[in-house]
Amino acid sequence: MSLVRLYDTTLRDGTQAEDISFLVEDKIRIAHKLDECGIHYIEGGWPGSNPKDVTFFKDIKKEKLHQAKIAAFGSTRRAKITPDKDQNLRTLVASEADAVTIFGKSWDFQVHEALRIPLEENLELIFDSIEYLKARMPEVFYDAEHFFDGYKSNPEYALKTLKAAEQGGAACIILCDTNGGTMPYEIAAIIEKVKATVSVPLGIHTHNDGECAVANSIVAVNSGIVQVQGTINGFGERCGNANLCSIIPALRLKMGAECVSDAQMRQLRELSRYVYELANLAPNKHQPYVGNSAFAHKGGVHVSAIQRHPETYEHMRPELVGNTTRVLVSDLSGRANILAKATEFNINLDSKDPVTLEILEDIKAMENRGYQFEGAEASFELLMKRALGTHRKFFQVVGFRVIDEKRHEDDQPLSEATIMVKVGGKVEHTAADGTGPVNALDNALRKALEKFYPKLKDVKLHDYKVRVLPAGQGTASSIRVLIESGDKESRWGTVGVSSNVIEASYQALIDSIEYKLHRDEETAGAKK
Ligand SMILES: CC(=O)SCCNC(=O)CCNC(=O)[C@H](O)C(C)(C)COP(=O)(O)OP(=O)(O)OC[C@H]1O[C@@H](n2cnc3c(N)ncnc32)[C@H](O)[C@@H]1OP(=O)(O)O
Ligand SMILES: CC(=O)C(=O)O
Repeated sequence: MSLVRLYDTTLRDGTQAEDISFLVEDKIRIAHKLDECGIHYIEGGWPGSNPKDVTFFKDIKKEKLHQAKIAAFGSTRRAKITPDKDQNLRTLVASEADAVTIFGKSWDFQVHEALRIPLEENLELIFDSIEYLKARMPEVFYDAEHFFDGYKSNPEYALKTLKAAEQGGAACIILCDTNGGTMPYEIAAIIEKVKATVSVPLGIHTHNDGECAVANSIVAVNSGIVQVQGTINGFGERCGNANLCSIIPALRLKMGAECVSDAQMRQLRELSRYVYELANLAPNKHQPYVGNSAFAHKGGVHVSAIQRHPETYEHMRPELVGNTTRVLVSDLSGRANILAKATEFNINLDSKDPVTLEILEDIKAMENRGYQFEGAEASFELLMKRALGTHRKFFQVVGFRVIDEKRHEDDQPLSEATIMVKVGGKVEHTAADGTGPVNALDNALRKALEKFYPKLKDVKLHDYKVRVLPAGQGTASSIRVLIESGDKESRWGTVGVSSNVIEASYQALIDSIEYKLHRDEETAGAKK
């Protein structure tokens, strides 16, 4: 299969998604990343829409990109004026972008309802807007908005709009599933009709309202389309656009199409996370190909099989997109999960060792009481060490007290914790306050221990999650606390469960500190 051009619209259609907005500086950074990853066209925005997008096109000219071309987006001219009087078209030319993409109406219903002009007049404005831009810009693309719906409503008219774009001089006509409701089985048949009418290269732009955006893009490529438009992580208006993080590996690995290099494809996961970060959104862990869970195996049967051969439960090698295989531990685990984790933690364990079964039974019993080890691998590693007798007790908590006090109706409550710890033969008694009782306890615990273990100063609490678990028959409900901690090197998760939120938090905090002390000791030992 020949070269498929990738056209990214994260910076334009991606920002039409609820909750997504990028500063000009963010757009420039993302453009560089897209360029490094081999994207051929980067649609930077609609300069006729707002000053920020005008600035983007001005600023990006000063940047050095390796290969990507920058495209500016806009609409066909307004009715009743000539192209040279149309402010939107003039702004597109002024953007001095490498390419320009304008959208126009393909659907008779849209011409009647949205533009409220005669059908013939719409054909004229498609034709002369493209003709005007073609004389002034290096490359002009035409987005045939609502093309598939338009074709289903009035095929003759929809095809006439494409003819007008071809006659105007469009370098590529992009068939858009603007409302995202077209089904994959409709795409191929309609593209065949289009190919019989126009000879301009074709592209595809799909939305995900029917959850078919990626599938529709793939079918379109299979039908001979040469440009695929989409966004990183599928960001976009309503339910989003076609997700390039899924389309790129599908093109390369499943369809044998040329688009980005192997090295560029290995950066895909990083690109996905970079864009989430700048959008200030948490990555979708279940995202195909690039998500944390995309190659995470939980069921014991799966884990046992992938260790014998990864292809038993993986459709491709995760490294090809910069991802990795992960093994999760839960009450759905078998011995294979425990052995895989032991290898990951550099712990020697044999499948026939009775401790393996003991650990497995412990996990199942603990998960039944509300523990969850998927987000708390550090607690699981400590559990393994305890079972194997390699766990070292760095300190002993003699006792603690937490007080929450509200001195006046209008005052914020005050939290204070006192704690007594024993390290070796020495006893340390400390107090600390905090923004809440758990924060006060964390502060007091670390204050007491930092004297003996100064590296605990580097530990930060990154996330704290509390979940009330439903009560079982005749039992009170329990509370599960999951904590994410980190230092300069890494992050780790720990868990605690109790009917008392402070006790559950305490367990997770103790595991977090013990994990850090164990890890530092092992690292120091390895360096000797
Ligand atoms: C399918 C897509 O995603 S298309 C991209 C959609 N993205 C955006 O709309 C984001 C950027 N948009 C904007 O900043 C503003 O909408 C602007 C600046 C473009 C226009 O703002 P306004 O002039 O206030 O118009 P408004 O937003 O109400 O849009 C309706 C106008 O667009 C016109 N219009 C819509 N589609 C087209 C088209 N393909 N060609 C020409 N004009 C069009 C309508 O006829 C209407 O004009 P009228 O009010 O003169 O009848
Ligand atoms: C052009 C475009 O964004 C669409 O039709 O969805």
